Amino acid sequence: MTLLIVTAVAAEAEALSRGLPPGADVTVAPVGVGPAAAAAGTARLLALAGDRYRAVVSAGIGGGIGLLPGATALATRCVAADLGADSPQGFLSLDELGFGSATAEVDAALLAALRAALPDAVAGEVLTVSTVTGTAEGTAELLRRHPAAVAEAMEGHGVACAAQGAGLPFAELRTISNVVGPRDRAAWRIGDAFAALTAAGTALAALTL
Ligand SMILES: O=C(O)c1cccc(C(=O)CC[C@H]2O[C@@H](n3cnc4c(=O)[nH]cnc43)[C@H](O)[C@@H]2O)c1
Repeated sequence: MTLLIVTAVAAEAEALSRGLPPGADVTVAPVGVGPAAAAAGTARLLALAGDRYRAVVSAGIGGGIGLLPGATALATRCVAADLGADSPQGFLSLDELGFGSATAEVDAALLAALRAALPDAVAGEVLTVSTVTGTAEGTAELLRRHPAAVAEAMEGHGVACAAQGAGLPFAELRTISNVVGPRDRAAWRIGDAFAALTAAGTALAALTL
């Protein structure tokens, strides 16, 4: 059975695929930017595939929280950080509103296999946001609400919902292209993040699940 790796954009899928050895039992597919596109795209792939896939990994570049460009983060859980309600008293999460949980757990066995395959990767919470954090105030608020976060990206929670809806193990991997903080596009190190994605592709292809 095949491992499904979903990325947001084609360039991420290509970087990851460069690390795959010939004949790797892995499908890499771009499904779109943001949690809604990622959930819909992943759910569509899973529905079309019958029982072909054994696990789903959301992978791509991301913003580092305490991690520098080129580093690799593995999610211990995915938190939909902006899913909730604003209020004069501050942000209220889905949990606080009583509508369920904004946290998607990752599969413990899949995470353990990823940690063994990528020993330099840092494990921690990965946040899913619909808007890239880009101010000092926004960053401070995010860190206050999520002190255990190591990275921010835009798809993980959506992919998790699709994978878990299909009853498949889920994990998220992010290679760091930029530091979360006041927006400075010129400081993004896409090449470093893509090189780490290529190395992650090699490690993912060797997983035995
Ligand atoms: O500009 C480029 O050359 C380029 C090449 C490939 C991909 C991109 C993207 O911007 C991909 C969007 C993707 O990146 C994730 N991401 C990266 N950094 C952050 C961040 O600080 N906060 C949230 N998301 C981030 C995200 O998952 C997007 O889907 C550009």
